[in-house]
Amino acid sequence: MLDKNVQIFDTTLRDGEQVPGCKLNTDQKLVIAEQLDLLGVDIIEAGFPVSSPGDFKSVEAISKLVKHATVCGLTRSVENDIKVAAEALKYAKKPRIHTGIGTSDSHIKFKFKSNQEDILKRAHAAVAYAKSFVEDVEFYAEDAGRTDNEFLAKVCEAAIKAGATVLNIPDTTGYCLPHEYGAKIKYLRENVKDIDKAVLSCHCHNDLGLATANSIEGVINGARQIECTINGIGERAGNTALEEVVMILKQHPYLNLDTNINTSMLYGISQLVSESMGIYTQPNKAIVGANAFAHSSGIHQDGVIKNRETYEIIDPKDVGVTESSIVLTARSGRAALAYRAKNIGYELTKLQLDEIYANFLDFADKKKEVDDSDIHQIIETSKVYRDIISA
Ligand SMILES: CC(=O)SCCNC(=O)CCNC(=O)[C@H](O)C(C)(C)COP(=O)(O)OP(=O)(O)OC[C@H]1O[C@@H](n2cnc3c(N)ncnc32)[C@H](O)[C@@H]1OP(=O)(O)O
Ligand SMILES: CC(C)C(=O)C(=O)O
Repeated sequence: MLDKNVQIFDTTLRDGEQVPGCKLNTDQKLVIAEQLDLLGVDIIEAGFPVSSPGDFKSVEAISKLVKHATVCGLTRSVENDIKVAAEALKYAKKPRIHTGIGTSDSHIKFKFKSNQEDILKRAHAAVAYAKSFVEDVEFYAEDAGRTDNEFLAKVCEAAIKAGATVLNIPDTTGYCLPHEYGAKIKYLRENVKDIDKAVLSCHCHNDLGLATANSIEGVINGARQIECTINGIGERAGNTALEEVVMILKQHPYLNLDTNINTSMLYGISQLVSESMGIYTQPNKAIVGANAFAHSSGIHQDGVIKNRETYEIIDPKDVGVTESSIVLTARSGRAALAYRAKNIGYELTKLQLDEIYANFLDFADKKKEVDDSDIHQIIETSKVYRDIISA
């Protein structure tokens, strides 16, 4: 029987930091790692220790700092990578080495100029070697999304035999459709010997905009770890967004899956990552974008003012956003104008509102967004202003 808890493996500091322009120094990484630990992520992938002296130092410093989460370092199936990762992780309370190799025909043929037999041997050897340093070893089958399921099952069996505790099934190129990715996880659960000895993990990329959908299909079909990043940053089009998968599981309790994430920290940590990396978050980004809880068209605004749930499936406070916003534009109606006017001290009668609304529309047709000072000006220059202030 599978547990209902889905482990959240955050790779903002590894896959996220690989992105052009996102490089962080050790101090910046420490600030983010501390917040991720408070957020409640189960695993922090802190870096790729062999890749540079700076990354080694960061992984080592994060290992010393983190109180609750497992700290993980990435390696290739190369002995020196694994030895260096073990060294960088030696101060971690809960260290994990994440090792693996490409398993698709394309990776085997073009990257490794090798064959399936050799890849099986290298996968087994890498896990066994990592196991000589730490108990917790995660194995990734890179490009599993495009790997034939029968061969993938053999690789997973070899990794389990060598002692892998987690099997990562990455859709490295973001190619899979959700039903295909879900079927892949189901196939592995049904066909890999001793599969209960390891946790299956989803690591989905967003090249076709399907990373979140694929990760959710993965856990519905038996995976119990999702690898993700804050704001969905990561190679090319990015990774699965942490805030999206966490909120999907929270908003759909009938799935009977949950996480340990303190969701009220999501907005703050999104801002922190965006500012530290200098990567702007698109305004329409789910959960954490500037417009995720902003309403600017009259029909929606009227509904939200009457009851927030008419147009919001998430209470903004649940993700750390103080409140929804009613943005005044030429598409707004009287309800929104009356609401915003009331917020700055004007109680308008129906007749007053009608006149001010006509002036407002003239104004709003010329300006994209009408702010509080504009409302003051519109009201103060209206014919009914005297009536409003004497009321
Ligand atoms: C899908 C992912 O996100 S994987 C992680 C990607 N992240 C990174 O690559 C960042 C860190 N990488 C690095 O710092 C460097 O690439 C290093 C240190 C790992 C290697 O640097 P170099 O030795 O100069 O090799 P280079 O990067 O040019 O090429 C990669 C080599 O690793 C091999 N390789 C790639 N993946 C693996 C693997 N999982 N296991 C074993 N070997 C691998 C390639 O075949 C290639 O070997 P070759 O030179 O014999 O053909
Ligand atoms: C190294 C692995 C986990 C990866 O990042 C990928 O396959 O996308």
